[in-house]
Amino acid sequence: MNYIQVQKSGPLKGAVTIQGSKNSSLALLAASCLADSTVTLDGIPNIEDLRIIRQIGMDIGLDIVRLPSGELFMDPRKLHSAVIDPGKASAYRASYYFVGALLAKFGKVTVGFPGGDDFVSRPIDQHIKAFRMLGAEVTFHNDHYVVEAKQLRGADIYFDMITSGATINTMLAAVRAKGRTRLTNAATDPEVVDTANFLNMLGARIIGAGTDQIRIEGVPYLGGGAYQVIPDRLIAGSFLMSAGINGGSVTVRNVIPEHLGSCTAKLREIGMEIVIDDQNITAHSNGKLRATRIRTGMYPGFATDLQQPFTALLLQSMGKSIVTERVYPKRFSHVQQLKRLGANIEVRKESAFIKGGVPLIGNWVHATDVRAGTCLLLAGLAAEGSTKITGIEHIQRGNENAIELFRSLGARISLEQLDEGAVNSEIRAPYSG
Ligand SMILES: CC(=O)N[C@H]1[C@@H](OP(=O)(O)OP(=O)(O)OC[C@H]2O[C@@H](n3ccc(=O)[nH]c3=O)[C@H](O)[C@@H]2O)O[C@H](CO)[C@@H](O)[C@@H]1O
Ligand SMILES: C=C(OP(=O)(O)O)C(=O)O
Repeated sequence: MNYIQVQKSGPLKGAVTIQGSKNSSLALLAASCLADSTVTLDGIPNIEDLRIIRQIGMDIGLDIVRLPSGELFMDPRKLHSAVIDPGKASAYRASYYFVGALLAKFGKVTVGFPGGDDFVSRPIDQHIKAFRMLGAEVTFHNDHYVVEAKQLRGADIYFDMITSGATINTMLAAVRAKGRTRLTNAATDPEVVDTANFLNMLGARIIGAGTDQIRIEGVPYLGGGAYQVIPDRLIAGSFLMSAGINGGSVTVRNVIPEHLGSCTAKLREIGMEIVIDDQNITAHSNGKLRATRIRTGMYPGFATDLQQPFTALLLQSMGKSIVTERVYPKRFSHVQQLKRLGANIEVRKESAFIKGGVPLIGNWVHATDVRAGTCLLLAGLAAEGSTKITGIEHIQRGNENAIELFRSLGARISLEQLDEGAVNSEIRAPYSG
């Protein structure tokens, strides 16, 4: 079994180039099925979720080839099936985008329920509501659901809450529907805008992405083309936070600073210096951080995905901090693991109460989801001795080369293997909470 070992490190210093956005890539890869010609995507990270999408691609006739240049070449002209294997669909979250992307071409899509990070409740009712309003019938079965529509028709759709996933999925379905679709209370996330820009590049007619009102005029045909995915704002944010852990200086390159507005604002609030220069952001820390409060929210609010790494930073910030999670109120499974390192942190309802400045001591911990993994990794940099993180498949689901990048900044971090014989006694505890 592999685990990541992190040892107490000095200040992180240096620069890292940020990978393409995981969440955008997952949407663009499925969206490529809508094209009637070949598509080349630049910047798609080599992550575990992509490996699963390639397997799905092989099943349904979507060729996906990594070119020597690093770009992904996709040929949707030989698509022959819209049946997505339930096991593969449930191995990651964004498999639901195959519904929106395949429905117009096939009239019927069969797909397993979405997997991905488990925050106790991640409903897809808004996706289903939107498909039904576009004229589809949806039926639920044991391990999959089926969405059918002979002809998708444009509709006025109001989302009951702001959801990036349902906004993107509905755009995908509406692009080739007959007539006009209007989305109200749409998500304004950069990943929504990126998907709309990509679809428009193929010939779609989407207006207003980035606002809460999106209009889509259905078109009968979409061409192909080349497109570059946006940088991963969530990974960029985590690296900026890493500069604060032991008082260092980290530059993230290839970012869109506007996408990180709420993150950089909070880093300044706790006492870090942030310098923005074109597509780069540098975070400096003198090691003295102040406590704060954060409340997550949909974009442009403080991203729920950055809440967990930020919590690691707040453990190093003097005073009492409060983290309130409004997007996924139960996204706190990292807290139990931080306590194993000695953190003074308690969850009550949808908030974590943190007393910063308490020394951390390395231990075995388990990453339950992708950002919990980043949180533990950051906490491990501050903890005395060594922190050993299991569940690294979650980290690999979203991060390309995390270990190498942290090491290039001076982190003492390595991938290790545990003999099967030693697995039992040493690491059982992190799982039992
Ligand atoms: C693959 C991907 O892009 N994942 C991201 C995406 O997840 P995902 O697309 O699943 O998240 P959404 O933006 O849809 O969810 C936002 C909120 O809406 C709720 N909701 C959503 C859909 C629905 O049908 N019903 C409903 O109630 C969710 O429970 C949550 O409270 O956005 C989240 C919120 O920014 C991020 O944490 C995830 O990293
Ligand atoms: C929640 C996340 O991923 P997913 O939606 O793919 O589970 C995440 O990226 O933090």
